[in-house]
Amino acid sequence: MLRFTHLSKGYAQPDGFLPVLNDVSGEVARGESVALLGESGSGKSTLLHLVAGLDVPDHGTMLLNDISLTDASAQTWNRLRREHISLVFQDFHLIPTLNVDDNLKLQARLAGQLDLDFCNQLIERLGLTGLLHGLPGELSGGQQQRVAIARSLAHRPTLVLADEPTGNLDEQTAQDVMTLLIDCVRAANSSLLMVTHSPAMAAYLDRRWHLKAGELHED
Ligand SMILES: Nc1ncnc2c1ncn2[C@@H]1O[C@H](COP(=O)(O)OP(=O)(O)OP(=O)(O)O)[C@@H](O)[C@H]1O
Repeated sequence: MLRFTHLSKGYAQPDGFLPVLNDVSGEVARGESVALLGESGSGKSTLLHLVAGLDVPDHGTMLLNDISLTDASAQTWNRLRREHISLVFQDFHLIPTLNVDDNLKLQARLAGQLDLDFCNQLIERLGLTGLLHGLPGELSGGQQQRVAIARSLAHRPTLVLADEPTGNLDEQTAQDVMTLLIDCVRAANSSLLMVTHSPAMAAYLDRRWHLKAGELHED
């Protein structure tokens, strides 16, 4: 479970301080999926980065499974990112020199949580069986994102953070990938927080949050 309370974040810019998040609070239950919508510049990536530990809030608290993210040491963050938090990016971020099989097992191996039965289930669900021995560069965008989804879920993380995961895909492929992402997130019993510009993609998720003028509103 993820819970953040009274989070504020702003940036020093040449023309003064820019407040981006103003006292936002929210909660995502285990197994739940939440879309994060908002206009460009509204702070979607900022919020995702705070939860991923890529940036620090000015104020507020964040908890993941009762572990405080706000006071976490670098060592705790390393463990959280390896074992409990996965990231899925718009541009896949697969390792070009590793084959598909090694790419998709990488995070589970690093976490010491490789469950071959669950991996095989993901491979089948995501239609990757015939692709395991190829390199990422030989795959289409949709295929690469399916490998990235398998990699993010193979160790059943608590939380998957996705930043526009279908942003580089055509409309039909985006719909296919989104259906598979939701299906696999449910199979792993992970929670999903996904940034998107697309109301159509957000509709696949359980809940929708909107960021506007620094505030977070739910549909
Ligand atoms: N490191 C930074 N330093 C200064 N300003 C920043 C920094 N990161 C983000 N900002 C500013 O904070 C605001 C929110 O940015 P953010 O990337 O979170 O928005 P977003 O909703 O994800 O936008 P988009 O949909 O265009 O990706 C923007 O005005 C941006 O310029």
